[in-house]
Amino acid sequence: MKFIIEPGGTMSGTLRVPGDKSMSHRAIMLGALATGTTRATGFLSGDDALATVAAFRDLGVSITGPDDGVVSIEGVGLHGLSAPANNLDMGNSGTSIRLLSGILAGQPFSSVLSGDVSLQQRPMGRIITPLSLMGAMITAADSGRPPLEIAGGQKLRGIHYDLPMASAQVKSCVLLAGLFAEGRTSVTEPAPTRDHTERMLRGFGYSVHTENGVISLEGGGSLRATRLDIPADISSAAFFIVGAVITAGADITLEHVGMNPTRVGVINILRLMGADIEVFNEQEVGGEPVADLRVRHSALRGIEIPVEEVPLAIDEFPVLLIAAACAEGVTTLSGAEELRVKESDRIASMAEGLTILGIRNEVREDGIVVHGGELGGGSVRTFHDHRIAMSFAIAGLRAKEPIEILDCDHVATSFPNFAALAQEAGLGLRIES
Ligand SMILES: O=C(O)C1=C[C@@H](OP(=O)(O)O)[C@@H](O)[C@H](O)C1
Ligand SMILES: C=C(OP(=O)(O)O)C(=O)O
Repeated sequence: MKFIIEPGGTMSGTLRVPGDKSMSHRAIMLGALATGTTRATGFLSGDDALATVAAFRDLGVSITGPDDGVVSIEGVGLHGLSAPANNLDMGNSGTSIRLLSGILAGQPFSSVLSGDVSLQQRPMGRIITPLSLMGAMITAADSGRPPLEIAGGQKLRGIHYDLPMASAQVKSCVLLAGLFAEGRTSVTEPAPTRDHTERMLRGFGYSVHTENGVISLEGGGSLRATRLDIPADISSAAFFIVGAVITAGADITLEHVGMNPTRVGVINILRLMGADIEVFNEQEVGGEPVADLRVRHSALRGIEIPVEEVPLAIDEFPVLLIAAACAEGVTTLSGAEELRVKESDRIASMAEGLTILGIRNEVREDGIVVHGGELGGGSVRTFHDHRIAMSFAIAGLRAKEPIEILDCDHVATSFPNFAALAQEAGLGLRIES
C-alpha cells in the first residue's frame, strides 16, 4: 500500500489521535500480572499493542477487547502465567519483545520470542546483558538478535544496573524482571527516559522509588487491578502538530494528549524553533498529565537541538526533521545514535527521503544536519517504518509537487487511522495499492 500526497492540503479542525502505544503495552502487561480485573479505556488498536494482547492470551490471560478503545484484562497475579503452546510473535514491536523478556525471564516455563523482518534486525544484547546478570538464561539466534529463547525455572536476584544507553525499554525490562527477583533491583539512566512503567506500577499499588536518579523496587510484591484512562499518544499527535506548524493558515486542536514531561521533547523543540503551540485544559488522569493542544502556522528557524531533549522526543525525530526542512536556516541533531536501531535506521531513512525531495542534509554517526529549503515532490521509500511513512505524508503539506510514499502498511503498527484523520484535517492524501 502506498500514499500519494497532493500539494495544497491543510490541517484544521479538532481531533483526537489514538491511545498512547507505550501505555497500551504496559496496561496489558501489568493488568495481566495483577490480581483482579483491570479495565482500560483509550487503548490503542494498533498492530504493536495487539501483538502484546495476543502474547498474553498465549500466556493464558483472558483479555476482552479492544472494543472502541476499551479492554478488560483478567489478572492472573504475579505467578499465574502459563506456558505458551507456540513461539510468541511480537510482530514489529521492540517494546513488546524487550518488556516481555523481562517478565518471561522470571517464569517457571521456557519461551521463544520472535518477530517480523525488522524486529529480527534489532539489538537484544542490551536486555540480555542485565537479565543474565540477574540470573536469567537467554540465547539469541544471531549476534544478539531475535528470536530469543528464554529458559524457564531460573532463580532471579536483584541487581543494580547502570544503563549504558538512554532506553525506557531496557529500564522497563530490568524493572519488570525485578518483580520476580529476590531482593532489590535498581537502575540509573544516562538521561531521563519515559517513565510510564514506574508511574503505572505505582498505579497498580506497587512501590517504586525514584531518588537521585536511582529507580528501584523490591521483588515479590503484588499488583492490584485498577482502572486506566490511556491518553492520546503524543507521538501520533506530533504528525498533526508539525503539519499545522508548517502550513500557512493551519489551525488545529488536538484533544486529551498525554503530556508526561518525559515525552514532551517534541513540543519543547518546536517552541525553540518558533512554533505557536498553546497548551490548555491541563489535568492529571491516572497519574499521567494530559492536555489539549492548539497549534497554528508559525515561521520556524533552524536550531541546534539540545541533547537533553533527545530522549524526550526520540520517536518524533522523523517528523521533526520535516519541520527542520521547512525552517529557515540549519537544524543540527546530535546525540541521537539510538535512531539507528529503531524499526529502520531513521537517520539514513530520513536522509534519503529528504534528499529525494530536494532538501540538503549531512548525515553524521549520531545525527543529521538539515538545511531548510523548498520541498519538491518525488517517490520516497519508508523501509517499512511507520514513522518514516507518516513523516513524509506531512511533508506533502509543503511540497510543490506530489509525493509518493512507498510501503505504508506498517503505519497500522502505531496509528491505524492515520490516513482517515489526516484526510479529515485537510491533507490531500490518497491510498493506492
Ligand atoms: O518504552 C517504550 O514504550 C518505548 C521506548 C523507546 O524505545 P527505546 O527504549 O529503545 O529508546 C521508544 O522508541 C519506543 O517507541 C517505545
Ligand atoms: C521505536 C518504536 O517502537 P518499538 O521500539 O516498540 O518498535 C516506535 O514506535 O517508534
